[in-house]
Amino acid sequence: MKSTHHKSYSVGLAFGKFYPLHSGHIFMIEKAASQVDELHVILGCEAERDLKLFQESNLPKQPMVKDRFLWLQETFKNRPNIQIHVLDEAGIAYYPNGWKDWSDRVKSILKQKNVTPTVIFTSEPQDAERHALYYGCPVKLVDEDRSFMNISATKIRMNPYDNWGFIAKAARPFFVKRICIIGNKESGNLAQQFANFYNTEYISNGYINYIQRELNHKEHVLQEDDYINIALLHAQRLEESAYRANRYIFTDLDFVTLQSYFKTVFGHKNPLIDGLISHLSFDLTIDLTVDKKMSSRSAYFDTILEQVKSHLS
Ligand SMILES: NC(=O)c1ccc[n+]([C@@H]2O[C@H](COP(=O)([O-])OP(=O)(O)OC[C@H]3O[C@@H](n4cnc5c(N)ncnc54)[C@H](O)[C@@H]3O)[C@@H](O)[C@H]2O)c1
Repeated sequence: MKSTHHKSYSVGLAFGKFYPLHSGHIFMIEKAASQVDELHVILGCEAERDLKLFQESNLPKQPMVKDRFLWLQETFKNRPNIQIHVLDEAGIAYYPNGWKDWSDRVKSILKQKNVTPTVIFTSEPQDAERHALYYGCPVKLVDEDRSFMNISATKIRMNPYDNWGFIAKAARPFFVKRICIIGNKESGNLAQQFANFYNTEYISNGYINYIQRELNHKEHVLQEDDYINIALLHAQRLEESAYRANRYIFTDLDFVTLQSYFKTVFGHKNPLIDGLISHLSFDLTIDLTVDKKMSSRSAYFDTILEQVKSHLS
């Protein structure tokens, strides 16, 4: 039977700092999106408050507005009824003291985009009344006791690596630690071993092996272009693996080492490799060729394990 009921077009609003974006936020947004024709997600930012959140956290570096925006964009890139907007909250009294000014500012950016909300989503029951008052539309609560995704951004900021599974996939590369263990012939392939038991990604040094093999047999057979290709390929592998990694990525080639090979062969530095040194910096590089020779393979293993462990706290 054909329905005669006409359903009006619904426009939802959801808010957050997403500092950082986690699966509880994503659930809230997806659950909201499933109930409306279009959902607008407002990313609230305020420079001083955001810096303070970072200073009081155990995050390894500060997520900037652009990072938080890109995490949302990437997560919802194939969700056409979800749109992300950035709201600068500068000059407005902090939550919950500036509610009217804050909602006026939200409404003014929505007006510029011709968006009129018909329903507000939040998981904060204490906010429902004021949202309803200032936006003049109903408020729907999503998983207010957080029983489905028992996580908060505060918990992640305090303990990002113990809460890794909740961090949005799109945000993980920001937090991944890159660890390079160089020159471990006598000690086994430690980078591979560590990747194994940390249940994470190992990026092999196949290209640096190639360089060494070629240079040992036929000196200077590789051209500058070959090094650039090696560097770019290694960078690409590191970047791709960051989405799959479980907290760490292990490898046995970093760009400082590649640059030093380059300099030995060509007598000058390569600017592209310099760019990669700063763009893909390493959290820990252990060079066993310069470290004092240890007595046994197990001594290498134990010493390096201590260093790696200290990098997740
Ligand atoms: N100045 C003011 O008076 C005022 C008033 C209201 C709101 N605001 C602004 O609005 C924004 C509100 O952000 P927030 O602090 O709520 O952001 P948040 O990033 O902590 O959370 C975003 C949303 O996700 C929900 N959520 C979090 N964890 C969840 C989980 N595990 N399961 C389901 N849902 C979950 C939250 O309840 C919230 O609705 C801030 O920018 C704030 O400044 C300001």
